[in-house]
Amino acid sequence: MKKIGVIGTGNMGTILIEAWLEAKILNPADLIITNRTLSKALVLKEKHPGIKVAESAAEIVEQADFIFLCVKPLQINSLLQGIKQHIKRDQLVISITSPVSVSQLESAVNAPCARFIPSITNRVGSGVSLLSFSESCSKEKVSALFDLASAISAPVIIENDITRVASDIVSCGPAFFSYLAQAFIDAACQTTKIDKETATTLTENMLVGLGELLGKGVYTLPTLQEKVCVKGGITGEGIKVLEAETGEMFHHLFQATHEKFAEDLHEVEKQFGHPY
Ligand SMILES: NC(=O)C1=CN([C@@H]2O[C@H](COP(=O)(O)OP(=O)(O)OC[C@H]3O[C@@H](n4cnc5c(N)ncnc54)[C@H](OP(=O)(O)O)[C@@H]3O)[C@@H](O)[C@H]2O)C=CC1
Ligand SMILES: O=C(O)[C@@H]1CCC=N1
Repeated sequence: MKKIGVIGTGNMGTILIEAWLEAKILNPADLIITNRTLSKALVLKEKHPGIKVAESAAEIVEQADFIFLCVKPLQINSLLQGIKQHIKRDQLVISITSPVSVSQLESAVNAPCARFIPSITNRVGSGVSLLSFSESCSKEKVSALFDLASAISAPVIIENDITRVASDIVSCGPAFFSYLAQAFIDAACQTTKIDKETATTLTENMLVGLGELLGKGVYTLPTLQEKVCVKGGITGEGIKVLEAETGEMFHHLFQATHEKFAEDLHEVEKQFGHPY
């Protein structure tokens, strides 16, 4: 197995590491990790003693075949400036964040680059990951990264121009739909006699069941709706309310994420001096 380096063991770096270990695609000894606040990386080593903790990002670059940059968009350029002179062409640099493109990464380092946008759902080996590769990635590197992604997700290769909407669906989606589920629970408690704990248990289990029906391909979203909406029944009355009241809510959501993305792209482009 290739040596996998992870720089940044915050939220997402930790999720990826633990998902790969649980999927058994990696052993702890395959991993070398670091974090600006080193204690966060040491917590992972305590749980998985075989993991090697490096004291610096440069040490990761010395020892890893794949270098995952699991930091925020505006932290990537300064991180790369500190390590780029040590990166060799036989390594692969992978960023996990949407506002930095593979071509921007490649403009900063003299090595093949890829992007692997994960989703919190990958923590349980589920959901999608969004992959992009620079042209200089060999077939062997593409296939090795694909294997890592497949072990914890259903990988999909995307073109740069749909990055935002694809990440909105795959990576932000779990937060959006959790928000809606919470609003559903709160309204149930405010308008009926159900208590919060019961409403939460019922809703969470309903969502797990819904996911399994879709996951097993028993129904599609439209066939599922059709099966539940008995003609002249109660669900149809609820759907009418949704039709009347969701309106352009999701249009506005996608507009808002794309506006924020444009701001991030502007800042990232200033740092890299290279277009997205
Ligand atoms: N959350 C999600 O569901 C998803 C997130 N992403 C992307 O993942 C990226 C990371 O997000 P997230 O994990 O939530 O963020 P976090 O802030 O939790 O993690 C970033 C980590 O990087 C560390 N770090 C920053 N700079 C350096 C450096 N120079 N050297 C070493 N470590 C460094 C930080 O250390 P310190 O502890 O010192 O702050 C921190 O632990 C974001 O760009 C996000 O867009 C992508 C898909 C989904
Ligand atoms: O880089 C991104 O777009 C992801 C989606 C969720 C958080 N960050």
